[in-house]
Amino acid sequence: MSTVRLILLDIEGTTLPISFVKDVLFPYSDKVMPELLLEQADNPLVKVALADIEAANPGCDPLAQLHDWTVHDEKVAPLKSLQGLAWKTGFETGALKARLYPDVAPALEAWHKSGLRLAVYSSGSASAQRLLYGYSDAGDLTSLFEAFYDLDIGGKKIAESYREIASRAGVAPGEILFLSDIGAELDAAAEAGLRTCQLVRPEDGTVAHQGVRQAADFQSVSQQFELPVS
Ligand SMILES: CSCCC(=O)C(=O)COP(=O)(O)O
Ligand SMILES: [Mg+2]
Repeated sequence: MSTVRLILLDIEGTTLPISFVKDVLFPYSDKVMPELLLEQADNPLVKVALADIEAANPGCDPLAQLHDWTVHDEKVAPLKSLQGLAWKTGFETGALKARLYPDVAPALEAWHKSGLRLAVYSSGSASAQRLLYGYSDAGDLTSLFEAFYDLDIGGKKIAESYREIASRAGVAPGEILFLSDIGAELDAAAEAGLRTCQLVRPEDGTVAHQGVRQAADFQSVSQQFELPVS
């Protein structure tokens, strides 16, 4: 079996609890969204997102559409882009701080120190990913990661997205270990030739997916894949 050279990490349900996203991040962005759309109407990111919302649902009320997508946790680019903008002020002012699972930062530091390459692949926008790891309860961890991939690369349940990440990283798919809580994402990554492990976090009540390795935390990931431990 090939050596793992790069570890690709999902966020929600993998490095931080789903409850932090649902109970802290989503209510925060929902609350500040009306003001954001007014104050940043000239921001090109806002203009593109509003055009995408109109294209997805012509004639809709953008705020109502964004709220509906949030309630249903839809992983759609205009919502993810605007949420990233909304959370920026929250993280920068200290109103928000990412609550990582306690096993995450020690493992990331040990893996990075040993020369393993680390990258993020999340539905959250790349700028939101940087905020989250920049303002975490374990400090600023952004320098541990070489890349932050989001939905711009393609959907997380599509094998081609993982082929593209492998190609951009210049690593053979079989040398990448993808960690996620979602079975369909792990299946797509495996189809592209990546090695995979499902994080089955008790706090998140993750349902174990058939035919894939499972770990309750990053220490277990290290043991199963013979990676350095913290
Ligand atoms: C910076 S990610 C914040 C959480 C989020 O919005 C999200 O959609 C997470 O999705 P993931 O692909 O990491 O499960
Ligand atoms: Mg996830």
